[in-house]
Amino acid sequence: MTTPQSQPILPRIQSPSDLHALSEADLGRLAAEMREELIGVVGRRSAHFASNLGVVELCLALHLAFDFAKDRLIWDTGHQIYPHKLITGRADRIHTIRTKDGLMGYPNPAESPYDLFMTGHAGAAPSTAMGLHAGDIVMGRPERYSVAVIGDGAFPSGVVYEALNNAGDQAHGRRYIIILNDNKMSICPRVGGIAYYLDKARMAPEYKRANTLVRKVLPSIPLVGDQADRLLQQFKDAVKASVHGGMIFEELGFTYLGPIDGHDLKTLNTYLEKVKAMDGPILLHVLTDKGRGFEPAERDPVSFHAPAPFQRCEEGIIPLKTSSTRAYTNAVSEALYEALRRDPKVAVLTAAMCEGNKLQKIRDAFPERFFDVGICEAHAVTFAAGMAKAGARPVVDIYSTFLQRGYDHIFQEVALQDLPVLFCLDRAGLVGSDGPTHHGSYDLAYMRPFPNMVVMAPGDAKDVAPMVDWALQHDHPVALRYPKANLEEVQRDPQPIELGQAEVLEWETDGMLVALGAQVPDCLRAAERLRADHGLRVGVINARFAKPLDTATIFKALDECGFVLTIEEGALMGGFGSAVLEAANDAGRSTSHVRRLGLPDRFVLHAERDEQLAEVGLDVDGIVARALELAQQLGITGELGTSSAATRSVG
Ligand SMILES: Cc1ncc(C[n+]2csc(CCOP(=O)(O)OP(=O)(O)O)c2C)c(N)n1
Ligand SMILES: CC(=O)[C@@H](O)[C@H](O)COP(=O)(O)O
Ligand SMILES: [Mg+2]
Repeated sequence: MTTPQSQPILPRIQSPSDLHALSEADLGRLAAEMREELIGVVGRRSAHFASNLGVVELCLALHLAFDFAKDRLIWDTGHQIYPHKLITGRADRIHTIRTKDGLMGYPNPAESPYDLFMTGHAGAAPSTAMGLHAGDIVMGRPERYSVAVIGDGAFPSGVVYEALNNAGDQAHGRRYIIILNDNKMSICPRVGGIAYYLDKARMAPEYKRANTLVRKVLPSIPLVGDQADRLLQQFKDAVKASVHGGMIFEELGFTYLGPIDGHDLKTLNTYLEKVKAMDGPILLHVLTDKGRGFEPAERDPVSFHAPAPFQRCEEGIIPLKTSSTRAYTNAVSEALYEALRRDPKVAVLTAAMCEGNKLQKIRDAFPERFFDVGICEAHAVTFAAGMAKAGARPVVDIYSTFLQRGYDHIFQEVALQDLPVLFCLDRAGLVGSDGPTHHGSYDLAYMRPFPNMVVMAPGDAKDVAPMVDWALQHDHPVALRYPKANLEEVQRDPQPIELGQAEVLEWETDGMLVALGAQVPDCLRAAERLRADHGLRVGVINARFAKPLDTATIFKALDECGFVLTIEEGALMGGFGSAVLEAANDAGRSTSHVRRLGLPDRFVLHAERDEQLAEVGLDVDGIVARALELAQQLGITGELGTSSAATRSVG
């Protein structure tokens, strides 16, 4: 029975089991209503969009074919989770997605039993789904299906091939299913050999049609004996060898099905029922359109991957918020552009984040020295090591959190070999609405211990280009970290960048704020507040280097100042403050008046970046409060203060 047009369907879907009561026409209408909801989300805030539009039918078909109240479903990367959230009882809260205390923009087990992992990093789903199936078998539940949905952009990730390899010879593949969601896009158009292979696989339907045509035409050709059969077989072998999409997967022990239309519910249901009846491991190749159902996003899925908020209008869309501010990412990209122009040895690598790293201009101007390796961070690091060994100056421009994928290669192929690779760790620190899967929390802790590695961070806009230039002439590995933050500028004639040298902005002796990275301007504001409102004379040091540490300057502060507060937008464990405590302790200096401000040992959930900074006390109010608390604990009331250079203004 079909629902009257006047009655919306989506509000009736409180769980996937409600889908079974819908007619075919209702399901079509439900898909349209879900797309309307997705458009409503991006009418309010920046959110993932085109990817979600592309999986509406696939999501419905999966929940119709399987019972994920017991079967297992993992959405790789997880940015395309919104349709799944809409039909698993969260439609009424979808408007809160990516906001403080709202739904997360990725799967979140705390929200629903239908979300099994808080995913966010591409490529892991085939492994986690396989582990779930193996675990279910161990736990006596072999009948449960385990389904991983992975995009064609994520598919080249190395960990995927570890899973494919394992599936090929393990008994736990019987109900293990990979759905390859092929929309020809990563964030940019997908790259690499797998992309070409999948393109050929797309031709498989053409192959079938050609095959049918040849069979029709052959009888009319005067052939004798078995010439017709031999000719047909030769045709099939020739064409199959070039277009058969699933060969690679079949060779690895999978049953390959597809490619099929990922927007046709009937076809999806037919194939999913077929898949359920077969023994796995199975790979179902599904063709979808990124941005499906919203013409501007279909036309430009790159811009609509995670667009700024917009409203629809007759002509198309009206952007609601055009930010003209420049971010650290802009400044780094501009500095790299100049370095590429100046030095033919410089090359820039990205792992499928050309847009996020704002490298489009570099890509277009220096195509022979720009390398997008796809979502293959470990490869990017090792590839860069090879380039450095050959005498080039490679720059690995990868978000702090994604670079964690290359951890061992940073040690093994770069640091241990002492090769001059510059790591630009973008999004180092709190990233705002992407939340804990994307915060760049750990790079100070994971880079500092590596031999030969220099670890540095610009304190403001004036530091960025000089640091990039300095790093590119330093013949050893360098990690340059910077946040997803707008640039600020401290009005001064900045000290030149010198290895292991901090920059003293103000010297005072009631206390000292020693900041590594983008909190420097807020430290100046806090010092001003402490002086004006509390009579405390507190100085500010722009640390610039976490390794090597400027022990001379920092020990002077330890010796002369009532308290020392280190500030960093990174995990406290193993971070910059730890480096100060370690160095002071090793030098036999007292650290009873030293405290650290940074990211706590818990997850900072999704919210706006400003809200996150306030939550962890890394905004001006937080720095002031911590300094006052410290002064009070140590009985520092302001008499210690001596005059010093005038306060610097922050532009
Ligand atoms: C390890 C890792 N590197 C990079 C990213 C950034 N990223 C998020 S989605 C995406 C593209 C994913 O493409 P695909 O898997 O095809 O999904 P689609 O958006 O096309 O549905 C990238 C590069 C990530 N999430 N994880
Ligand atoms: C899903 C994913 O990982 C990317 O789309 C990420 O959300 C991009 O982050 P930025 O928006 O900070 O570039
Ligand atoms: Mg894709």
